[in-house]
Amino acid sequence: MPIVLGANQYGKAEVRLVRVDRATPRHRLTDLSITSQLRGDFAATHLEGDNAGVIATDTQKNTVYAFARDGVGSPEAFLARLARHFLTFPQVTGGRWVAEQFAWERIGADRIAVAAARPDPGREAGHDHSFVRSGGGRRTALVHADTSADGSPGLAVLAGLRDVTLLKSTGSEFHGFPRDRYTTLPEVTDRVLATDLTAWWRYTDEFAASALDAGDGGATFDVRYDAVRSILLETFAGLHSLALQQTVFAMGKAVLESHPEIAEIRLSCPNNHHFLVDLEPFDLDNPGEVFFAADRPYGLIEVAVTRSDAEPDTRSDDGTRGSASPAAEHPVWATIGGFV
Ligand SMILES: O=c1[nH]c(=O)c2[nH]c(=O)[nH]c2[nH]1
Repeated sequence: MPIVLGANQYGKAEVRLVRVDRATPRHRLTDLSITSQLRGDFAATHLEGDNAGVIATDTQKNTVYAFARDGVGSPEAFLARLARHFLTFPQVTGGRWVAEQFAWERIGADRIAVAAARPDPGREAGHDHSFVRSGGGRRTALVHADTSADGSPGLAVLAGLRDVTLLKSTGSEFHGFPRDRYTTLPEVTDRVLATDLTAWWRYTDEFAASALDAGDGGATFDVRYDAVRSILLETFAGLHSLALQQTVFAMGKAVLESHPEIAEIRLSCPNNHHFLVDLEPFDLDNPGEVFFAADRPYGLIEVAVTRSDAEPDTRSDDGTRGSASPAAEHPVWATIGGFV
């Protein structure tokens, strides 16, 4: 049986780019980790070691730094610039460009008392050129291109966040699940609910195209990111949870309800179990105050939320996908690696 080359992509992973905007003495920092991967006519290098068409991964890395000289803008817009550039090579028919952004805060920005007493109250809080890296997870962006079918350079633009650690100390229950001989979990009407939220949402093609053409460095993506992050967190906080599944779906639904420019969203949430410690051996009660925070194993709840008027999913006919939604799976999801 002949052996053939299957799907392939290549590029430079996790290019660390820090850009300091020195336009004013109040510097601005952009800190990104960027991955560039190309797809296309690269059979010759895989089959024969003929590198005539190979855009070296080192060149891809250098392109990231060279483009950053003109400014970065939003991660979505920067990735789209890279995508459009690499798509001008005839051997490149598509690719995948991913960014993770590390957030930095100005040192002293949280000193409210000092800010109030400052002689110049119009001045923004925090140091002009000294920063502390923020916790609270990372912003992510992804641009996907595939021109192989029709030659069209349409870009799918996704945004997201990862590892945003959330916890609510009450307002969460879990009961009513079936019991069999292996079930030991007690039913609870008050528990700690904690997770590390990862989410990806895909903008509609129309919105992505107009936002990328706006000429503002993709500022509208920044506005959307802040709004979606707030909605996700506020829904987690506000919903009295009967299951993490319910919470995760509600978070995605709230985003789609308030953002028509978002076509779909996927969320992945570990259930970071907090077990009540039995203090009875020490003659102590424990009314929901002392917990053991386990790191593994953890529940893992993953949900795609789509609009019911989306295209029908031809691949769900065999009934194997277990999905309640008839929505089509956009090809970009296959490139994400994992559920999100
Ligand atoms: O919110 C939850 N969903 C589950 O499916 C589950 N299973 C479990 O053991 N604990 C929980 N919690």
